Amino acid sequence: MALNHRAAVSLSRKEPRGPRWRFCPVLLGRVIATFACSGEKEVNLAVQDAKAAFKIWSQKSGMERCRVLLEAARIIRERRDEIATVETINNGKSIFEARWDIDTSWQCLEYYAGLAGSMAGEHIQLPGGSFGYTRREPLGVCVGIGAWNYPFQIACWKSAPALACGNAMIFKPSPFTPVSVLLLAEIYTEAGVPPGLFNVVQGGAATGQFLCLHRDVAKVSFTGSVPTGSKIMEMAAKGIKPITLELGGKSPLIIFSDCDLENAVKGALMANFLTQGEVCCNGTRVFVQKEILEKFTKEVVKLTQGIKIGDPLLEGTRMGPLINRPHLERVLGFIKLAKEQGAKVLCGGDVYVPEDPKLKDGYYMRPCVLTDCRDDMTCVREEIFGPVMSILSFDTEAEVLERANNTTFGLAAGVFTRDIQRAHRVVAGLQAGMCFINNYNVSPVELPFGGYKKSGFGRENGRVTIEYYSQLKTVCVEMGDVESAF
Ligand SMILES: NC(=O)c1ccc[n+]([C@@H]2O[C@H](COP(=O)([O-])OP(=O)(O)OC[C@H]3O[C@@H](n4cnc5c(N)ncnc54)[C@H](O)[C@@H]3O)[C@@H](O)[C@H]2O)c1
Ligand SMILES: C[N+](C)(C)CCCC=O
Repeated sequence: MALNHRAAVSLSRKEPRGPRWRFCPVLLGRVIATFACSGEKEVNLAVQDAKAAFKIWSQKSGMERCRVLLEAARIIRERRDEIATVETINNGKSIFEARWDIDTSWQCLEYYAGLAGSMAGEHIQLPGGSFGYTRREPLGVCVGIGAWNYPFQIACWKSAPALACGNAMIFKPSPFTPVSVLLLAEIYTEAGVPPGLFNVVQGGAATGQFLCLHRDVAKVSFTGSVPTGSKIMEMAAKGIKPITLELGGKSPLIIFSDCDLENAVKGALMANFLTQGEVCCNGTRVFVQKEILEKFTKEVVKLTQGIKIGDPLLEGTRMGPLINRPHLERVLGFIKLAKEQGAKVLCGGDVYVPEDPKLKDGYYMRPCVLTDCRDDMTCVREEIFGPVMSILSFDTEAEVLERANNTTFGLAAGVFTRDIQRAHRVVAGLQAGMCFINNYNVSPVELPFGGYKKSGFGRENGRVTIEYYSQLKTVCVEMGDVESAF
C-alpha cells in the first residue's frame, strides 16, 4: 500500500523488542523495519490523492500556506531530538550531526514559508492603455526521490519549496532509509496540510519509475547518483517534464600556502568526514600547495585519528557506521585499489570493530587519509562516497585551477587562502555550482545549492528554487479594439 500520513503508523517492525528504535541495520547489522513496496496501483492512488489535495492547496493564498509551513517548522523544532534519533538509526550518522540536519530542515520550511507570502508576478504597461501581467503558478503534483545520506533533510529541501509554491508532493525515500520521512508526513498533517498533499511511497527503482512515468506527475526532483539521474532524465523526456537533478561529485578543495592552517585543516575534515564521508558535495580531492604540504598533512592525520567512531547515538561520537555492507566493501575496495596504484595510506582505511559487543556487526570503518595521490588514480577520479580523503600537491594557482576542473563532475569546490583577491579569482574560475571560501560543507538554506556538469542542474534552497517549482503565466489584456489582419 502507499504509505501516507495515515498509513505511517502501519509499519511492521520485525524486531520491536527492547528500546524502541535500538534495532537498526547499520548500527547492529539487523533489520529495524519492513515496508511493502508501492507498485503501480499504489502509485496511482497516491497521485490521485495528491491531485485532490492540490486542488485545495493551490487555491490558498501565499500567506495561508506560509502559516501551515511555519507550524510544521515549529513542530520539527519541538521534536528535534526525537527526529534526530530516528535519523541516526535510519542512516547511521552521529546524533550530533543528525541534529544539524534537522536544524537545516526546519530552517528550510521557515525560509520558504517566508517566500510563500511574497510570490508575485509583474504588471507591464502596453500601448493604448493595454497591459499585461504575469502570474507565478504551481506545477501540480511533484515527485521527490531521495538518496539515503540525508533522508529527512532531502525530503524537507524538496517539499518546502514545492508546498510553498502551491504544489502537492509525493516523496519516495531510499529503501535503505525509509523511516524518518514518515515523521515529516505526520508533521505536515498535524500542521494542517490537506490529506494527501505530502504523500510518501516506499520502494526502489520500480516504484521510482512508476512515479516518473505517471502522466499526472508534473515534475520530478531527484537526489542520487549520476547513472540513476540519467535514467530519470530519459523518463522525464518521455513526458516533457521539468526535472531537478542533484547528483554526485568529486569536488576539489584547494589549500593555498597563505591560508589560516588551523581553519584549513578543520575545513578539510568538514569536507570529507561528515556522515561517514557519504556526502555528495565532499571536497575529496584536497590540493595542497607544496610549501605547506607536510605540515598540513601531519595536522590532518592527527585530527582524523582523533575522530570518535562508534555508537552514533552516544553524544561524543562523531562517526557512525556506513550505510550497508556492500557499500562498506565498495569503499574498502577503492582504498585497496588506491594502494595498488601507488597511493599511501596515512591513517585508517580499515574496518573498525567497536568495543561494545552489540555493535560488532555494524558497518564501521576508520576514516582514511591517502597521500602520494596522482590525478589519474581511481581514488582521485571517482566518487567513493565514504570517509576517504585524497591529498594532492600543487605549485601554482593556474596549475591547480586546471587540475581542479579536470573532472566530469561540478557539484562543489573550496578554497582556503588569506588573499581575498585570489579567493574570488579562483572561485570565478572553478566549474562548480557551490563554492566555499575559507569554510566547507556549511549549508545556510538561503543559499542555492546544486551542480554544474554531470552533478546535475536545477537548484535546491535559496530564492531561485521558487522558479523550479512554479511556472509563469502571462496574461495580455486589450483595452481597445481588436486590430485585425482580416
Ligand atoms: N547533489 C546532491 O544534492 C546529492 C545529495 C545526496 C546524494 N547525492 C548522490 O546520491 C548518490 C548516493 O545515493 P544513492 O545510492 O541513494 O543513489 P541512487 O541513484 O542509487 O538512488 C537514489 C534514489 O533513486 C531511486 N532509484 C533508483 N533507481 C531508480 C530508477 N530507475 N528510477 C527512479 N528512481 C530510482 C532509489 O530508490 C533512491 O530513492 C551519490 O552519488 C551522491 O553523490 C547527491
Ligand atoms: C548539508 N551538506 C553537508 C551540505 C550536504 C548536502 C547534501 C549532500 O549530500
